[in-house]
Amino acid sequence: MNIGKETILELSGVHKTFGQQQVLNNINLKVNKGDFVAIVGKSGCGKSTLLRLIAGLEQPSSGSLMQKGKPIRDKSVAKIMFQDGRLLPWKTVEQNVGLGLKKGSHNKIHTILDQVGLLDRSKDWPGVLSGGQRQRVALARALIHQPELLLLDEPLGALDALTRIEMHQLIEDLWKEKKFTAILVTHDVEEAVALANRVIVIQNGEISWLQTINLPYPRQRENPLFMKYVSRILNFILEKENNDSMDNQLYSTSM
Ligand SMILES: Nc1ncnc2c1ncn2[C@@H]1O[C@H](COP(=O)(O)OP(=O)(O)OP(=O)(O)O)[C@@H](O)[C@H]1O
Repeated sequence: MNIGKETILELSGVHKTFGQQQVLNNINLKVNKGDFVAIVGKSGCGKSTLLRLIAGLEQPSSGSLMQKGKPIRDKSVAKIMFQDGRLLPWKTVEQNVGLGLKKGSHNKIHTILDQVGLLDRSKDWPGVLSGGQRQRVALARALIHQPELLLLDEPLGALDALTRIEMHQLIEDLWKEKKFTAILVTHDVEEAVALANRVIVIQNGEISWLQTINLPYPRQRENPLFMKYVSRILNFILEKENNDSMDNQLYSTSM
């Protein structure tokens, strides 16, 4: 898989401990340019810690994390988006999106707001927006910097099911158009299968399963193969079956 593609992220032998607690154990992972990787696993298994390490917000206890061949701590090419969006309530939508940009970036701000469907809300305060609209603003704020790597930490976790599906389509469209690499942490296996070309399962701080999703975009939830991927990954997380029983033709694990 992905032979000849540029590696944008490489983790080798990464461990992370907090005090006495070992949270991540020997994580080895290569992500290629343009990949959409989803990280799933039970609550507390270490998903967000892994994403925070990739963002450079935490340092590993040991092991190496490289982005485009350079240590992440030197300069991260990633932008991260969180579940709560983290908008500043005293700034308008366009001011939030333009944070950190130089004056005169209006066109850029309005272009990205248009792309997320919120151009007409640019003068509004975050407090008057719905949860889904706030996450669209957060997405615009991350993407305006044209990150090569977009890190999504449960960005849709607080949204209702219909809004989530709309957001999946938006994220997919922007991923195709802007060609960034994405890493998504989610509790929702269906969301992972809807968006990712590779799904990583973490159990007890280790990568226990890697699933390539061989389905074309946009993914059709009613496709029996889609549901098969979802139930196999769920069963694996819930430890109902081990990876020896996986059908490797359908569920290839190539990295
Ligand atoms: N800064 C920290 N200090 C101490 N312990 C931490 C810290 N950050 C995370 N942990 C611990 O690391 C473990 C993994 O946390 P993490 O947030 O990575 O899990 P998660 O898989 O993202 O969980 P969830 O799905 O519930 O968000 C937890 O036991 C948590 O308490």
